[in-house]
Amino acid sequence: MNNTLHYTNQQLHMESVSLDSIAEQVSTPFYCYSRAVIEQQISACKNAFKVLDATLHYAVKANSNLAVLRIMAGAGLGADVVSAGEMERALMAGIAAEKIIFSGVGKRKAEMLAALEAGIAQFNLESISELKVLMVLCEQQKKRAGVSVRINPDVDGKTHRHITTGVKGSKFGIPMEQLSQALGLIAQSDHLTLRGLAVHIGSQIVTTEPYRAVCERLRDWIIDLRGQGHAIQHLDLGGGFGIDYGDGQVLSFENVAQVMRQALQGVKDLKIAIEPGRSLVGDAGVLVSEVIYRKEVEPVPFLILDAGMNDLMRPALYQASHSLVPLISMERGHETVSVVGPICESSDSFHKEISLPRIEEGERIALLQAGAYGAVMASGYNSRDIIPEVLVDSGEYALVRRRINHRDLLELEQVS
Ligand SMILES: Cc1ncc(COP(=O)(O)O)c(C=O)c1O
Ligand SMILES: N[C@@H](CCCC[NH3+])C(=O)O
Repeated sequence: MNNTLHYTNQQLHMESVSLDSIAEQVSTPFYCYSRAVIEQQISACKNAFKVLDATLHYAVKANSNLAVLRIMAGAGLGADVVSAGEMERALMAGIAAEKIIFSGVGKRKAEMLAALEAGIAQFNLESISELKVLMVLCEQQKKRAGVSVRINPDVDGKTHRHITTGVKGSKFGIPMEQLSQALGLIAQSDHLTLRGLAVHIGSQIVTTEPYRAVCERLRDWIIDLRGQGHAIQHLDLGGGFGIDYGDGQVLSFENVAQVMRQALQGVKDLKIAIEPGRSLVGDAGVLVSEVIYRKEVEPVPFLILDAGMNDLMRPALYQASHSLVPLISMERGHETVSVVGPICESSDSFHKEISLPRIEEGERIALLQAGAYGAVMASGYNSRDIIPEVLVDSGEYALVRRRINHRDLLELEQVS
């Protein structure tokens, strides 16, 4: 459990706020985040990466709630965005354009134009085609853009196959064979300023080895490229630092920063950037849900929640496991149950045959580690509401996104 979660009078609290009392107000299911945990993670990350003198660019995709982005802005972080929508949110939250990096394999012209207009720091280019489009847009707009080439380093992040991004054959980054063509085009352009290289090898990486491997390769490539006259001044190492989903596997900021520093030793005058997402917000969030039914069947009963895969997609998509705790803690006997959602999909399952204290119908539970890739990936599948988000801050809670009622969505379909 994150360190602001605790039982007081047998009720689960985030700081001094009982999650049951929030549930009475906003009704389940809902996401609840702790500002204190986000701030702790930010400072742990900042401290660890001092050894690299790195700048931090929060990966907005992990949790793009404006309240969360404002915390990032307040702590002085920049942002890594993958759409004009994320950029707009980051700017609205007060993150300066000069601290924004635009990543992604499919940036549209209109999005690049918006980013040029805003004056962001850097485009991480992911294909030769995209590079050429940006070049033309800059010429037309008479603007200069800072660019880094995101390369595909062919390093396996050793994570779930759906979230590994740095291996050969992955759609991300420019393959090494095309790097000199990309750098040549940038060098010829009067509108693109080369900043350096970028990588991001995947997400929920729990060992330092892939980072060592990628940094060692980068060290050699940078020395080589500089020798050829390319002014590589920036290196963006991406994010991907894994958190503990209850199995004890986690990557510490210190360990990964030290490994990167060692592997990059000897490369002078290099400005390092990192793009952490999950590691800053994952542990700060819980998803609170009610057990609607107990279905007493063999071999084990089902607990049917009012939260489903449309609210938290990670278990269905990546067979991910989120720790589950009851909101009321009493001395109760344990039983083996399966915990599922109400959606008409067999993959709408949170836990298969786990041992839990007996939980009755109408009682509530919390799924932990839900601050990253939770609310942002929610949908209205099965014509359900998109659930609210709440932020606990200094012993108070505030609704930071209201429920999007399925009728709100229905209204959007009344177009002639
Ligand atoms: C380019 C880029 N940077 C940063 C991140 C953040 O990753 P994580 O949330 O695993 O730290 C991602 C997502 O995997 C990404 O695609
Ligand atoms: N959505 C994924 C992470 C993807 C990271 C983005 N490249 C997850 O929940 O684990």
